[in-house]
Amino acid sequence: MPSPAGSGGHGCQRQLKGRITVGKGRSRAGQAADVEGAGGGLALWFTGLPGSGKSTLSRAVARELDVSDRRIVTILDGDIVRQFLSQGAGFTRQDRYDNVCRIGYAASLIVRHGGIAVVAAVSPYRDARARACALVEEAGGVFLEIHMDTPFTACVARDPKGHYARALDGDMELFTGVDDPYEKPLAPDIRVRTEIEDVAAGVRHVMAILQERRFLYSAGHKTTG
Ligand SMILES: Nc1ncnc2c1ncn2[C@@H]1O[C@H](COP(=O)(O)OS(=O)(=O)O)[C@@H](OP(=O)(O)O)[C@H]1O
Ligand SMILES: Nc1ncnc2c1ncn2[C@@H]1O[C@H](COP(=O)(O)OP(=O)(O)O)[C@@H](O)[C@H]1O
Repeated sequence: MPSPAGSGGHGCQRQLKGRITVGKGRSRAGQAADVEGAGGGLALWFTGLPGSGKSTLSRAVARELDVSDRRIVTILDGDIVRQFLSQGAGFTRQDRYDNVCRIGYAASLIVRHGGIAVVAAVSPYRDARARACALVEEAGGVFLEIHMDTPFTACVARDPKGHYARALDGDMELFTGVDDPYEKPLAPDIRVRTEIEDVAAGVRHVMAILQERRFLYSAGHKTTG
C-alpha cells in the first residue's frame, strides 16, 4: 500500500518536518483513492497535557461529527484504552510509546474501513505521534494533529482528577508536565487555545478547519464504516 506521507516505518514526514502532505490511499474496493477529499478515513488526534481539555473537546467534536458527517465516529480515549488495550501499562517512556502506537494501530483499522477515529491521549512524545500518524496514513487515512494548547498553570488550576496536586506533592511519579516531558507539536494541523476558546468555540474551530480543508463527508446516509 502506498504511503506517500509516511516515512517508511520511521514516522510521518508531515509530523516530523511540519509539512502538510496528504497523499493517495486505498478505497474500500482496494483501488487507489485520493484521500485529500472527503470520503476516506479520518483520524483526529487530540494531544495535550492532562487537564488540557482533550476528552471534553474530543467528545464534543465527535458528537458534532456524528450528526454532520456520514462516516461512523469512534472515540479512542487514553483513559479507556488503558483499561483494555493497554491494561497494566505504566507511564515510562516505553509504556507510553507502546500505548500511543496501540492507539495509532486501532485508529488505522478504523480509517482503513472509512471511519472517523477521534483520539484523546496525552501522547507526549513526537516520535510516538509520528508513528501513529504513519500508521493512519499507511491505512489510507488522513491524520490531523490537534494540539490542546492549554498552559501548564491552567491545567494545574483545573486539575479535574486531582493528579497535579498529587504529582506536585511528590505522590505521583513521571507525571506529564511535572516530572515527565510534554513535547509540543511543532506544526499541529489545529491548535486550540482553551484559555481563549471555550468548548463551543473549540468545536467551531475544529469543524471550520475540517470544512475549509474539505475533510467533511456530509452527503448521503450514515455508512457502517
Ligand atoms: N504519570 C502520569 N502522566 C500522565 N497522565 C497520567 C499519569 N498517571 C495517570 N495519568 C492519567 O492517565 C491519563 C493519560 O493516559 P494516556 O494514555 O493519555 O497517556 S499517554 O499518551 O500514554 O502518555 C491522564 O488522563 P487525562 O488527564 O485525561 O489526560 C491522567 O489522568
Ligand atoms: N475550552 C475548554 N475546552 C475543553 N475543556 C475545558 C475548556 N475550558 C475548561 N475546560 C475544562 O477543563 C477540564 C478538562 O478536562 P478533560 O477534558 O478531562 O482534559 P484531558 O482529557 O485533557 O485530561 C474539564 O473540566 C473541562 O470542562
